[in-house]
Amino acid sequence: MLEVALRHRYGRDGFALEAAFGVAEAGVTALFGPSGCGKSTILAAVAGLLRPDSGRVVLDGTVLLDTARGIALPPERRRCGVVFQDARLFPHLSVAGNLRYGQKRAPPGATGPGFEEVVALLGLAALLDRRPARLSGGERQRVALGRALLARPRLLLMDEPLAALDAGRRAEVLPFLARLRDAAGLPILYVTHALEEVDALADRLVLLQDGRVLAEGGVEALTARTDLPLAARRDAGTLLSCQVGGTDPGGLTRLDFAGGTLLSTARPEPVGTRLRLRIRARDVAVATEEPHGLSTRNILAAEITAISPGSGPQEVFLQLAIGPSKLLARVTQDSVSRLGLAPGKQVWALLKAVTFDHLGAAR
Ligand SMILES: Nc1ncnc2c1ncn2[C@@H]1O[C@H](COP(=O)(O)OP(=O)(O)OP(=O)(O)O)[C@@H](O)[C@H]1O
Repeated sequence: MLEVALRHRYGRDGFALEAAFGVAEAGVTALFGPSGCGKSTILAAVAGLLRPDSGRVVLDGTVLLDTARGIALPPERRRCGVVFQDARLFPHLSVAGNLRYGQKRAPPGATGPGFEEVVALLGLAALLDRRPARLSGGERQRVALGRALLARPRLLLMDEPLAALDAGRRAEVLPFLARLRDAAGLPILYVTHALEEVDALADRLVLLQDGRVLAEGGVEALTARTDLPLAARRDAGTLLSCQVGGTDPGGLTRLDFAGGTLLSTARPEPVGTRLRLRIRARDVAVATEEPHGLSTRNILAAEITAISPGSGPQEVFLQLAIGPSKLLARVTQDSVSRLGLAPGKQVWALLKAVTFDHLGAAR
């Protein structure tokens, strides 16, 4: 359990932060928001690298910072493992040497995964003798993650750990981050402005804007809201947890979710694999009668639960319930009038099988 409440201003007229949020359990809490909204400032204050004007940070009952009581533990006593954009490895030490450095920083008696376990978790066995200069950017980040984990922290802080990597390397490191999240059993505060990282990793979101917390909560619930800046993005949509159910006779992958099944052209994964899909609102259409003779493979019975303004003057969001699952559909105001769409109305939600390209591993 992490509780954070911070106030800080850079200079007399500079950026002002006033943010409070809680991180209840193990798993990834993403601090998400546009550039300059205060994400890194928060992380630095939690790590002890920045002394805020006032605030309180409590981790599992240990007060790390309480300006009212004059408490500010130095970074090395906070038991926070920090991973930055650049790996910051020691260039003169091998991968094994860098990992051992982390291990030496673990306080006596602290529990956590051992050297071999971390090496296996992050796929570092073949790299142990190499110096950082001979590693790719993605490999360096994996070593940095390992070094942070071996210091047996109680909290992992990650400041855009994938931002310096190209798309290929990001895709290579993401699954390792997901494995670390599942294996470490630690709360992870993860700063990012990349939605694909939120989709793949985050359990909870703290949405920031101009130094304030706009909303916090479970990532699936927040992506279904239409009153947040998330809804204004072109890729706005809900996240849906699914499980691979097999392959249909036409060769499409069956993805079972609470409320139904979707067919997808996404590459087949073993049956039982848990995935998280981003169903973009602009990819969802609705029909008031069950359509026939359509190429669209996914035609799901749904109920309209809410209609709210969209990001453009002609657009609205329909919130759709398919069993216990929620989807958003972005449609025109004209369609709402023409089809008589209203909350409570039964409709058919239409999703093409080729639309699901954001497949993140779910828990
Ligand atoms: N040392 C500093 N002195 C003055 N202003 C600063 C300082 N550090 C950051 N700022 C300002 O504070 C604001 C928040 O910065 P911060 O780095 O926390 O944002 P961020 O959300 O992490 O941004 P990004 O996604 O671009 O990294 C920005 O407007 C930034 O210019």
